[in-house]
Amino acid sequence: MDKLKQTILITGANGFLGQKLVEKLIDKSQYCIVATSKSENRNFIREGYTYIPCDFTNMDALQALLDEVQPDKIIHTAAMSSVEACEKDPTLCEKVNIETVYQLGQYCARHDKHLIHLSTDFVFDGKEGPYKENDTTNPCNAYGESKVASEIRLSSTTCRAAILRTILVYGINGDHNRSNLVLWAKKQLEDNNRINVVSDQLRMPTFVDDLADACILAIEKEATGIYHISGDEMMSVLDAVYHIADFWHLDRSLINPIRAVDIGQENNRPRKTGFILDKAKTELGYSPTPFIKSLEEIEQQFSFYNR
Ligand SMILES: NC(=O)C1=CN([C@@H]2O[C@H](COP(=O)(O)OP(=O)(O)OC[C@H]3O[C@@H](n4cnc5c(N)ncnc54)[C@H](OP(=O)(O)O)[C@@H]3O)[C@@H](O)[C@H]2O)C=CC1
Ligand SMILES: Cc1cn([C@H]2C[C@H](O)[C@@H](COP(=O)(O)OP(=O)(O)O[C@H]3O[C@@H](C)C(=O)[C@@H](O)[C@H]3O)O2)c(=O)[nH]c1=O
Repeated sequence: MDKLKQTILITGANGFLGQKLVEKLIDKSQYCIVATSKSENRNFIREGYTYIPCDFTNMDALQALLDEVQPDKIIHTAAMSSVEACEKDPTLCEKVNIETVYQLGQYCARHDKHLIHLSTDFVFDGKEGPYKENDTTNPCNAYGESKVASEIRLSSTTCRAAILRTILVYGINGDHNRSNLVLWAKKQLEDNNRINVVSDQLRMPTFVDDLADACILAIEKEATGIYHISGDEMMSVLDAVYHIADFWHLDRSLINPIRAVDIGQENNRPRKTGFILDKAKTELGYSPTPFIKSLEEIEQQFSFYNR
C-alpha cells in the first residue's frame, strides 16, 4: 500500500453501498483504496483499487487481512442484511453482524484507526418514528437485534467509531444482480406485471449516493458517535412506488396496495421509522437529495452503468 496516502478499507465491497463507495472513493487521490468482500469481485470498475476477498466468519483470515492492509480507516458495510436470513441462521448472523464488528473495533482501538460502521432503522420498534440518535432502541427482528448488539459491542471498545444508521436504501450501481425498491418497482411496471406494495410501512428511503457521501463526510471529519442518515421525506412504501410509476410514466393501476400482514411482515418489520436528521446535517454537513430529484439522477445513471 502507498504509505504516502491514507489507506481506506471498504468491507462489503460487493454490496449495494460498497460498490458505490469504491466508485466514489477511487476518484479521491488522497486515498489508497482496498476493497474486500466474501466472494470474488463483482464491481464493474476494476481499476484504481486493490480487491482482496475475505470471509469474515474466519476470524484469523480477517486478522490476516488487517495485518496485511494496515488500514488508516475502515468503512464497514459488510453484513447479513436480510431480515429473513438472520431469522433463519442466527448463529451466522451473530458471527457476521456482531463478532466481525467487535473484532474490527478492537483492531481500530489497538492501532488508533477510524471506523465507520453501518447500522439500521430496524434498531427501533417503529411505534414512534421518526427517531433521534439517542432514542431508545427496541428491535422487532433478529437483524435489528444483531445491529443493536453490534453497536453495543463496538461502543465497549475504545475505538474511534462513527455509527451511521440508514433506511431502505435505493438507487443504481453496476451490479445487475442487486435490486432495490426503485429498480424492482420500475422493472415490474415496465414489464406490465402487477405488484403488491405495502401501504402501512412508513420510511424515509435513502438514496445510495447520499449514503455513500455521508460515509465520506464521516471519514473526512473523523466523526465519532451515532448519526442518522436517510432521505428527508417520510412516505409509505406505497407512496414511494406511486412516485416511481409517475416519474417513469408507468401504469399505476398495476400497483395493488396491500398491508404488511399480507406478506407476513406485521410483526418483524417496524411500522413507522424515519430519522430526525438535524445532527447529521449540522455536524457532518449532510444534505439529502429530494426523492424526485434522486429519481432524475438514477435515470441519468442508467447509461453510465449500461443498464
Ligand atoms: N440496503 C438497505 O436498505 C440498508 C442497509 N443497511 C446496512 O448498510 C450496510 C450495507 O447494506 P447493503 O449494501 O444493502 O448490503 P448488501 O447486502 O448489498 O451487501 C452486504 C455485503 O456484505 C458481504 N458479506 C456478507 N457476509 C460476509 C462475510 N461472511 N464475509 C465478508 N463479507 C460478507 C457480502 O459479500 P459478497 O456479496 O461478496 O458475498 C455483501 O456484498 C449493511 O451493514 C446493512 O445492514 C442499513 C439499512 C438499510
Ligand atoms: C417483497 C415485498 C416487499 N415490499 C416492501 C417491503 C419493504 O418496505 C420494501 C423493501 O423490501 P425488503 O424486503 O428489501 O425490505 P426490508 O427487509 O424491510 O428492508 C430493510 O432492509 C434492511 C437491510 C434494513 O436495514 C432496513 O432499513 C430496510 O431497508 O418493499 C412490498 O411492498 N411488496 C413486496 O412484495
